[in-house]
Amino acid sequence: MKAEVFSSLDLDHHLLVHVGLLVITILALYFLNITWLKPQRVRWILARQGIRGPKPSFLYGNVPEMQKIQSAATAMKGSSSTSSSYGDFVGDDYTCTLFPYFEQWRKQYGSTYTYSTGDKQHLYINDPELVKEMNQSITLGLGKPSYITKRLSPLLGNGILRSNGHFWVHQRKIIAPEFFMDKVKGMVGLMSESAVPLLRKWEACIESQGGGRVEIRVDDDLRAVSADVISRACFGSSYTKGKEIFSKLRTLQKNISSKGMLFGLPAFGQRKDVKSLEKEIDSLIWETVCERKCQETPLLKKDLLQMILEEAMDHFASKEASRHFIVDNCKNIYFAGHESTSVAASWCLMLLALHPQWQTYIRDEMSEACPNGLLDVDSLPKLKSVKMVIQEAMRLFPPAAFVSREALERTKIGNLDVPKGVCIWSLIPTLHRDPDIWGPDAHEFRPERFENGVIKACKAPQAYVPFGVGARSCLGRNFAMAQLKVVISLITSRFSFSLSPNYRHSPAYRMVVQPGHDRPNIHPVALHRQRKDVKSLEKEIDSLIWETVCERKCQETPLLKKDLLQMILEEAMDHFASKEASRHFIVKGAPTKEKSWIRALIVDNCKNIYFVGHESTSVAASWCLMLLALHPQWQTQIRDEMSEACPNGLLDVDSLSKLKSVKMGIQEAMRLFPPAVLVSREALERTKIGNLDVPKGVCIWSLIPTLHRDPDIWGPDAHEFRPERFENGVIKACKAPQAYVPFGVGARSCLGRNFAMAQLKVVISLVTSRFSFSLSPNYRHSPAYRMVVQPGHGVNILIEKLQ
Ligand code: HEM
Repeated sequence: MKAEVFSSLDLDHHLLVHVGLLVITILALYFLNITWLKPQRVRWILARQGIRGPKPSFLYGNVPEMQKIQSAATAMKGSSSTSSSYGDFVGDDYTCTLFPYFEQWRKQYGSTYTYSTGDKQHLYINDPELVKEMNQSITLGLGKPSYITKRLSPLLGNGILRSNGHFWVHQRKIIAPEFFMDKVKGMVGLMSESAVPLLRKWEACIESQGGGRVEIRVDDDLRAVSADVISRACFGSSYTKGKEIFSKLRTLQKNISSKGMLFGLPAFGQRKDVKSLEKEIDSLIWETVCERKCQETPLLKKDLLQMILEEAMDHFASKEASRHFIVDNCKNIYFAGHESTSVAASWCLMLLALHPQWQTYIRDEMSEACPNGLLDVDSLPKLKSVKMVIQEAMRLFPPAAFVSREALERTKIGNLDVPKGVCIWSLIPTLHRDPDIWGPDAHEFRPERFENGVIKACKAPQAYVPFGVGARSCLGRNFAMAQLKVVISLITSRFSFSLSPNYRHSPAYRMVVQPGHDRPNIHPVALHRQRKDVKSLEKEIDSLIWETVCERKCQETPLLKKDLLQMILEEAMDHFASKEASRHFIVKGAPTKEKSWIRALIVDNCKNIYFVGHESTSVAASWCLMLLALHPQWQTQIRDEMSEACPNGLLDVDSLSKLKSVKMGIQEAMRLFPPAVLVSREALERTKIGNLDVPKGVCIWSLIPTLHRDPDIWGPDAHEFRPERFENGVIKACKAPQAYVPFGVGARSCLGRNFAMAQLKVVISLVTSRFSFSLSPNYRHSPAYRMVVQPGHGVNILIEKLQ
């Protein structure tokens, strides 16, 4: 019995040893196969076709050599970094520092060669014909390299940019129509609008420093414009909402885009924060999507998000799959849509800063194509110089560095037989700077080469691929070109600029090739504003208003509600001498001499209303917020009142009258800082004012702030913010209510008083009920007189969202 037990244990033991050995052998063979035999077989197939390359080492292929070449190139760059004189760096072939191994091997083995990164075999191609064949291939057997897709998965998931096969076809079908030219044309206005904050910011920056030359770092501002355009055009949300998503995507992009990614090396470290960032971004996007889904009113215009949502609902049974589809594609468009375009815009400005004559060409063309300074869809095609500049900037500094594919099955590219699993790389900057294709000036900035299109610009137009070509070419090409034209021409027509001496040229690869060195002041462009003279500005404003009026007159359907412009128009028409002239006016605009005064009547009144309507009210709101920031107890009071008067947080006409504290706050702010500071009259004839006999021609001035802060009228606390003084109206607030004149009094008093008060109540109470705020230490108190008295350096507050 004992012997039997022993022998059965022995048997088990032997069996285990054998199975173990077998498993180890199979694993070893498998490992040998994937790390050595398979790449060896692939290399052999390529070698048979005359394709050579550096000899790989066991396990890591050519990675150690790549790292060695890279370190040598970095060290060399370090030792020669100061030698470039002004602008010479444009000619430097930065691929030699960014991807020196590719350059070295290209020189050694020709334009097509193979190399290995361990278990991955790669094919580098830079022959324009072969690149064309690859780009134009329509087989699903060529896709995006899957090992890179895996590395980028936290950033891009399985969205359109990285997916392959039928899933990619499906996504392209949904997304492509959103970027067709007719859709893009409809977005030009929005693109201009998104550029306005940047123009204003730079103008304010120049003004605050005395109007001269200032240094500006352009990258972040350009990125904000791109982000705003993409948010509004594709997702119907504002940049403010997407801001967090963009900044997190950018951090994520920085964390995962390393050179190791190209080598196919596993990523060590970082994973934890990458994972948590990915989660944060996904939930942020999902929140935005859910908010959108909850909107009760259907959207008038379907945007990209709407299409993605509908598709997800139709095609995915499980909620999880549908969520992935939505979130991944949003991430893809957020990323593709803002990063490359803003980087391209930065390079354009850098090159224009070095070439002021091209700024002048763009400016001249702008003033011809859009005399009123406003871009529209019709003027865009007329802007030839800006298009040529963008094309040339994207030739010298293409944001996307590579076109890459993986042979998902054995595939033919031209005559080349590519084994399954091979990754194919083509370096765009090398194609774009090849003197054999572009001539001896290939490294120079010469936009004129594009005067007659890409075909005439070089010997092999298929080598110009800033947006790729063929089935997987950039979907956003028209969108990006339109946006770049809008942004670059608006900036160039308003500013002249040169490169700051602080600029350090160091293109960096972070999935796109961008100006390197994030901080400080590495890619600034010093700008000084071209001051437009008052006359030409006046002309521009007048024609803008007139255009708006004419557009309105051309609307065929009558307006449902009469607004102010309608009243002014009708009044103008009543004053025509003949009915015929009036009819003519309605249909075509008045052709007679009456036209000039009718036009003046309309334009001048529109200007008046535009001016008084927005300037004084917004300045009053700024002062209110500044004072409330200093007096949090009044914020609390307003908040309490709001939650009582409008428990659902929405204001209507009935609740407005219940908001006593906000009214008192506004009244007190307008006492201490009345936007209008002067009441002025001229005696157009000899006039009596009280007992005073005022001769004709005398101008009379009364300084409102002096009246408003007189201790004899307001008491010893006249200079303090004490809204409670208005608790029982103006009459009880002071000894001489006639001295409280923020809106003037009498026949010429402010017509918009009720309008302004209602607007102020709405704005201040909505802001205060949603945020708590205090004054930033950066606030500089300096009331400035610019027809209204406003905070000279703006109002900076520190703001916090309330739960
Ligand atoms: C200057 C700006 C831009 C540049 C230089 C650029 C460049 C590129 C390049 C080189 C590709 C890959 C082509 C290939 O692999 O063959 C690509 C793909 C793509 N781009 Fe752009 N792009 C820009 C702007 C945009 C914008 C604004 C959007 C959308 C809003 C966008 C959406 C896409 C999409 C969805 C793809 C993937 C297409 C596919 O795989 O089917 N891009 N882009």
